[in-house]
Amino acid sequence: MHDMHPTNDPNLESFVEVDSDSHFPIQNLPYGVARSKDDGEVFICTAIGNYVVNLTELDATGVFDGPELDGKPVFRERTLNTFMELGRSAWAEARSYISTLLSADEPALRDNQPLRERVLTPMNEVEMLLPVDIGDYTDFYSSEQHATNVGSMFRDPENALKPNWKHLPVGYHGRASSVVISGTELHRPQGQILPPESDDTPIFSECKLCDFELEMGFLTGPGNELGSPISVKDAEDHIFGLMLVNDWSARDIQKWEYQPLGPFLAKNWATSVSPWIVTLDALEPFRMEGPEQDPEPLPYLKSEGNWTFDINLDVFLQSENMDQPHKICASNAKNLYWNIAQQLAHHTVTGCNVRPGDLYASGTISGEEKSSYGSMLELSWKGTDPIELPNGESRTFLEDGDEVTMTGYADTDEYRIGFGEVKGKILPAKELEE
Ligand SMILES: O=C(O)/C=C/C(=O)CC(=O)CC(=O)O
Ligand SMILES: [Ca+2]
Ligand SMILES: [Mg+2]
Repeated sequence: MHDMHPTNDPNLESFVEVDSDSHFPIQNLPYGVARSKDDGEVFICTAIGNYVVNLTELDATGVFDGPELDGKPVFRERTLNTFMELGRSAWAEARSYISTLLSADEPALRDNQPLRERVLTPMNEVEMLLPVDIGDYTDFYSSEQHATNVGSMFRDPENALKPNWKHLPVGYHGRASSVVISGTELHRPQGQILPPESDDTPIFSECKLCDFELEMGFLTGPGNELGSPISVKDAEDHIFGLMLVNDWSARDIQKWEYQPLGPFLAKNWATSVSPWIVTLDALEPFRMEGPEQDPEPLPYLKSEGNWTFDINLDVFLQSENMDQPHKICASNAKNLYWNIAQQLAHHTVTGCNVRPGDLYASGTISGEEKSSYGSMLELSWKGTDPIELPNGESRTFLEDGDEVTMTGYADTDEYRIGFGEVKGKILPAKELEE
């Protein structure tokens, strides 16, 4: 089903120098939106080595003149939504043009000094913005280890997974308005929590059990009409790419509010995403067979092809008293039971329509080892087993001033396809006005 495309050729090189551990070799070509720190210009871009490549500027020179993109100024916008709506053949055409333009043996950009200066900007001279106007955000719960851990802690260790869990990808509708770009600082949320001595009378308080969740998200392209489900088989045509997601969570607010309808305020205060969307095309070499699914899913959820991705995912924590981030979790996207094709098919099977730029997060991605648990809740086992930091501090949940950084990358012997990082810092709660 998936031929090796020349844009993934490990021997392909760019005229722009790329370090061997860079997340952005010519085989990646992720999409983002940047703002120049110099003149404030906002533009759609890709990344190569330590540079962003201004696609808005390139588009204006008329280089995107193939059958899918000609006459469609999709790169002259401030978000990627219109480009995402065009669909897979347009995405492939753009990737192939950009790959050629950046390759070492193509003179068009390489030898045009004035154009190169307009198009290539060092990453430290731009600020990355939210690349997509996200209309809807859904969060799944698709890691078996995570669901088992949380079910054991919050409910019953003997029946950690609810009876539905292996029959459908459980999820909830999240809050798109508070999806923020990496680097956004967040105030600790406040709300109703139960004091330790009470089972049924809440107090108003700042969140004391503030947490992150290590997740990957996918974004949809064209989308479907209301009433017309997207099948597992057609998912490929609708999934534009993946990004890193941190689904910040207030565990004490969650524990009191979530029954019977699921997370509400515990998770609506912020969800942070990485600036780069890595395309399915770039991830092609990292697709692998998924876990065996037993019981066998119903026919509409039966997966075809390889939809599991081998992507290393790391989480780092840095307190205000530390001078560098410390790794507290090493997981992998392959630790997901339900895959993104199944998630999309399930989401739309009722006829629910999805739109270009909608975001679907995987759910916390925990592996079997304790060191691969994707949240503080699990790493500190509900606060009973603190995480020791190298400067002598310890943590059960996040404290004010803590900064969480997640990174993700897939490796071959020849190159690395990375997502960059998603970072966020917890600031003290805001005082409520009387
Ligand atoms: O099982 C629960 O009660 C709660 C689970 C979560 O908080 C996880 C959630 O948001 C979905 C996920 O990230 O896997
Ligand atoms: Ca989550
Ligand atoms: Mg959230």
